[in-house]
Amino acid sequence: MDKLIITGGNQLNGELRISGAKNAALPILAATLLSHAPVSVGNIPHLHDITTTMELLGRMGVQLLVDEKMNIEVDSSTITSYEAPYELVRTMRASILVLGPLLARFGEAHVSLPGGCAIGTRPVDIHINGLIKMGADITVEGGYIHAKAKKLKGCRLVLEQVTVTGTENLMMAASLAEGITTMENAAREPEVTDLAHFLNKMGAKISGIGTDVLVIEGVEKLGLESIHYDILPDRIETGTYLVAAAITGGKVKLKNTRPDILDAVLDKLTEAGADITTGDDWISLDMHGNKTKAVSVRTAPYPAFPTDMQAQFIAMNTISDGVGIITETIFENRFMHVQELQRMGADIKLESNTAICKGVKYLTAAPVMATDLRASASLVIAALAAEGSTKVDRIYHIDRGYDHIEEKLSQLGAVIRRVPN
Ligand SMILES: CC(=O)N[C@H]1[C@@H](OP(=O)(O)OP(=O)(O)OC[C@H]2O[C@@H](n3ccc(=O)[nH]c3=O)[C@H](O)[C@@H]2O)O[C@H](CO)[C@@H](O)[C@@H]1O
Ligand SMILES: C=C(OP(=O)(O)O)C(=O)O
Repeated sequence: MDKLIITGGNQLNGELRISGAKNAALPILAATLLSHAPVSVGNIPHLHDITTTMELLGRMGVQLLVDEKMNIEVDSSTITSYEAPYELVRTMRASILVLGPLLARFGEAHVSLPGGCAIGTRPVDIHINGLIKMGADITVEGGYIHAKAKKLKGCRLVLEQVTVTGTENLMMAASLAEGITTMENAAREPEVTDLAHFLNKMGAKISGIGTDVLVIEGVEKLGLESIHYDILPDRIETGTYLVAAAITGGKVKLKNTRPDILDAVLDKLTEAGADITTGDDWISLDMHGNKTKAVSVRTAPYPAFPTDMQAQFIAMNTISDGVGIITETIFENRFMHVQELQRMGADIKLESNTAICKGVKYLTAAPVMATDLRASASLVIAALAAEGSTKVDRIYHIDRGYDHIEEKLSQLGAVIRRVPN
């Protein structure tokens, strides 16, 4: 298992290009299953989750062609299997995203239940109940969801809870259903919006995009002509590098990103003392060498503060001036980074879904263990500001969601290297 060794103390300065969004690329690659003609997808990030998705589609018999710029051409006309096996689903929950497209286009899907994982139980009942309401016949047996439907039927869906992949699965299924589906309490995350634009480009009829009421008029077929679609930039990768620069008192310019989908994060960084300027596709942050001020945040569905940035802000608060209170409202077990940060000298008290972080003067290096994707990012951020060399173990989590992290951080002046085993 690879490890990262990070020697803290260097200010991060310079420019960086942000990659395509993992959480948009995964549903869009799943949605290519709906297309009759081959589809080309660009701005795909180099991530382990992308490799897993390609393996998943490949095992179904789908043909994939990747060029040197990471454009992926997907041809689903050669499909031979409608199964997402356990050994792939267990490494990437987003595999559940093939359920809606397989069922809607081929009338059949066998998808392993993702099961509980590090950050919470993460059930998929809303996905299943929505498909049942659209007429699917679903049984859960032997750890698999077995779904069948001759033709899904449009209906009114009121989602019990805001769910990102749930909205995406049901939106993909409804695109090929007979009649109109109205989805209320839908997720409004920019990645959901990106998927909706992609589906419409393939011929779907989705309106209400970007709101919490989606109206989807089912069509007979999707993707009768080949299209190309570029994935939107990764707002969480963007936010992570901004926090990394802020904790070191540095100055960075992030290019190929989207400030308009990062309002909640940019507001909190400004409150922390960062000088933020933006253009259409860039964001710059300048701390003028100053220490950050602790900030309080409460995670909630978009457009509020994202749960996927919670761990990074806790890391920043550990050596900020003052006390920051972080409340996690989406996942019940997303504070596992706290214990590791405490090993580096952080003063954090956990009270149910709240972390009270009191800034300390300095953090000290320690061997730490990554427990999930964003927890890993928070340990890297803390290590950049800590005294000494921190060893971050189990970084396969980070490789799921951060494109060339050590190269990108090195480019900004960080002292970081990957060591095998
Ligand atoms: C691949 C992807 O896009 N992952 C993102 C997606 O995950 P994901 O789509 O899995 O997260 P959800 O939005 O579904 O989860 C939100 C909440 O709803 C609950 N829930 C969800 C579905 C369901 O059927 N029943 C149920 O109870 C979950 O347990 C959780 O408490 O959104 C999360 C919340 O923004 C992000 O942290 C993840 O990075
Ligand atoms: C939790 C995340 O991803 P996933 O839903 O793929 O586990 C994340 O991106 O922070």
